[in-house]
Amino acid sequence: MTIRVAIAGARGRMGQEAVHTIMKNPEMELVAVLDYKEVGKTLADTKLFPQSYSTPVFTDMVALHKKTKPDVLVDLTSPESVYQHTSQALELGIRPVVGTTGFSDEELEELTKYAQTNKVGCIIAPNFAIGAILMMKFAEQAAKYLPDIEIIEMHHDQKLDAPSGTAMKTAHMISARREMHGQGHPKEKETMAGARGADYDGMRLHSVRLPGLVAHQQVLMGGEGQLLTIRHDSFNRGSFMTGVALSVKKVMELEKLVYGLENIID
Ligand SMILES: NC(=O)C1=CN([C@@H]2O[C@H](COP(=O)(O)OP(=O)(O)OC[C@H]3O[C@@H](n4cnc5c(N)ncnc54)[C@H](O)[C@@H]3O)[C@@H](O)[C@H]2O)C=CC1
Ligand SMILES: O=C(O)C1=N[C@H](C(=O)O)C[C@H](O)C1
Repeated sequence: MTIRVAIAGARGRMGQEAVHTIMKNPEMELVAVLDYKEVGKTLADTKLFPQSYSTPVFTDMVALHKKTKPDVLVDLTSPESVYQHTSQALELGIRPVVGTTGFSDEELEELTKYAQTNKVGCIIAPNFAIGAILMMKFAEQAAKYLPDIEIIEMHHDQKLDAPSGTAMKTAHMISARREMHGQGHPKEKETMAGARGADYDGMRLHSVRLPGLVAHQQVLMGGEGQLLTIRHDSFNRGSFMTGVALSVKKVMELEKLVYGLENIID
């Protein structure tokens, strides 16, 4: 069976890569894209894609659903729109595969309950790159032995959210494994606000934004006389595409929400 896929955010950095990925996949068909403004009737009209890309563009998910009946919605938009897109897709019975970051813990909880109650598959993947998933898993394992941890994430300067979804997910995974743990000197004091970064259960998260970067993260784990650095670099957005295609296939087998690709890879 061919999987009918819709993409929200198709004109973006990730969205454009995802369009080509789905177009090239013989098991999938790109049946629609969702935009928030009129950009033409088809993908080709946006001038970002070849003339042969005749996929229709919609600005309303209900109309998109009615006309094209997608199985899956891949969301690569922005932190402001992702919650609304995901909940609307779930209500319509379209399985969301979400790469967009910026969910609050409460939103994740609500979507998890909704997907479970209504038995609709959903994948929320803060990072689709296999190397990044391994970085998170290795850091989670190492935290048992080296619980003093600081995370430094580094991204291009057009990124809207900080800390990154990957840094949040890494902290979340580590936190579930280690005891509540104070770090640094108990009397330490910031003489400039933000100098010690964000605090996630005692772990410090630092966000770097610079032109030239794509997506990079280091997990620093310190112990007596030693430092373990676990680092991952995405040098281009092709690094995320195997994970996008895998998620589109896997979500078809799910009847609940899965948060993080570490839960679906063997
Ligand atoms: N999970 C992962 O592996 C990755 C996730 N991301 C995340 O994906 C998201 C998109 O990243 P980029 O492609 O770099 O951003 P971008 O800004 O290049 O693209 C976002 C696109 O979404 C469109 N958009 C915004 N609001 C919309 C709405 N309401 N409806 C439809 N389209 C809308 C914009 O017009 C734009 O074309 C970000 O949240 C980013 O953090 C980025 C890279 C990898
Ligand atoms: O905005 C990005 O570019 C990325 N966003 C995701 C995140 O917030 O972790 C994934 C990757 O780091 C690229």
